[in-house]
Amino acid sequence: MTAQILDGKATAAAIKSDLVSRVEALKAKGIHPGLGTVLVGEDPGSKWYVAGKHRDCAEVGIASIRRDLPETATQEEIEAAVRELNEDPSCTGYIVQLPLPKGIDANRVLELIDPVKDADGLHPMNLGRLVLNESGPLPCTPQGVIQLLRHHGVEINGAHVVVVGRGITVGRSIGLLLTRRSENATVTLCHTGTRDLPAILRQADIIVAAAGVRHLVKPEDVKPGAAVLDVGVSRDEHGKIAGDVHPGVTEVAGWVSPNPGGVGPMTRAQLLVNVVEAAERDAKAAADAGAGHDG
Ligand SMILES: Nc1nc2c(c(=O)[nH]1)N[C@@H](CN(C=O)c1ccc(C(=O)N[C@@H](CCC(=O)O)C(=O)O)cc1)CN2
Repeated sequence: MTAQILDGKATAAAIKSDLVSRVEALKAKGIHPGLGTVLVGEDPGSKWYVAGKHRDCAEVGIASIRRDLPETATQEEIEAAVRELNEDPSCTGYIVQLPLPKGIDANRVLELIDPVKDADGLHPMNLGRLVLNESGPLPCTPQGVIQLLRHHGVEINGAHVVVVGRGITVGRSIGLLLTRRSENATVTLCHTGTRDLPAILRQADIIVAAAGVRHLVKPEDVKPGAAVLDVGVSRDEHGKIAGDVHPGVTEVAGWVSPNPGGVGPMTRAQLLVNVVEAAERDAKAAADAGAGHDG
């Protein structure tokens, strides 16, 4: 068997194309969405991802605002950049690129983001909304994974999804999304402390590998026909990138997301969706308030 490809590039392009007209409609109502980014330091991966986010904004007509700080930035300087974006009316949503340099308290920074402008869905209030199943911005990579599966017609309803990795951007929240009634999956969250990971992986209908460990998921760990999503990225000592999924998995799985070209572009597309949806919520609130005055 050779797996079918979960094409994140093409799916993200379709999402972005839909957003162009929604952004135009917002602008016609006088609402101009603007995405801000806070990037601290010189990590080549983070710089690349942030540059990609600004390219995406240009593609769909969203304004973009950058706050780039040096590796030596202090907690106070990073928090000041966050406060500035909270106050900036041209910035309707923003993200703080993770990870932050060692010694910086990332949770304190995330907690300072105005929850209304939280384009990543990582503010504790928005994570709480997710727990309560209330509407709000959704964490970009988890929602990107779901959209990628849906777009390709992979059955999530009733599926056993095994997630590997417990990081804040993927592992911690993806189970909350996948176990909503609308998705109806059963989720097992594995991590470095999990005993006999291969035995658990072999039970999965869908694997989400987000551990950042090169080729962690091997062909013999995959049930024939399963869908395997490669989220993790690691670099060797020469800077060469590898995913969490061994290339041989394509011979066993039913579906595989390439890396690059799979979940990464979907993460970026979902960020734009969050910015546009927040602006649409604003537009609706303004319209409702106007109707209230008239009546
Ligand atoms: N504040 C956040 N920080 C981080 C997040 C996040 O969702 N919010 N996720 C990751 C990084 N990330 C987004 O920021 C991200 C990762 C990968 C890609 C992407 O498009 N990758 C390309 C390959 C690019 C390359 O060659 O390196 C692909 O997969 O095709 C976009 C965004 C951690 N930080």
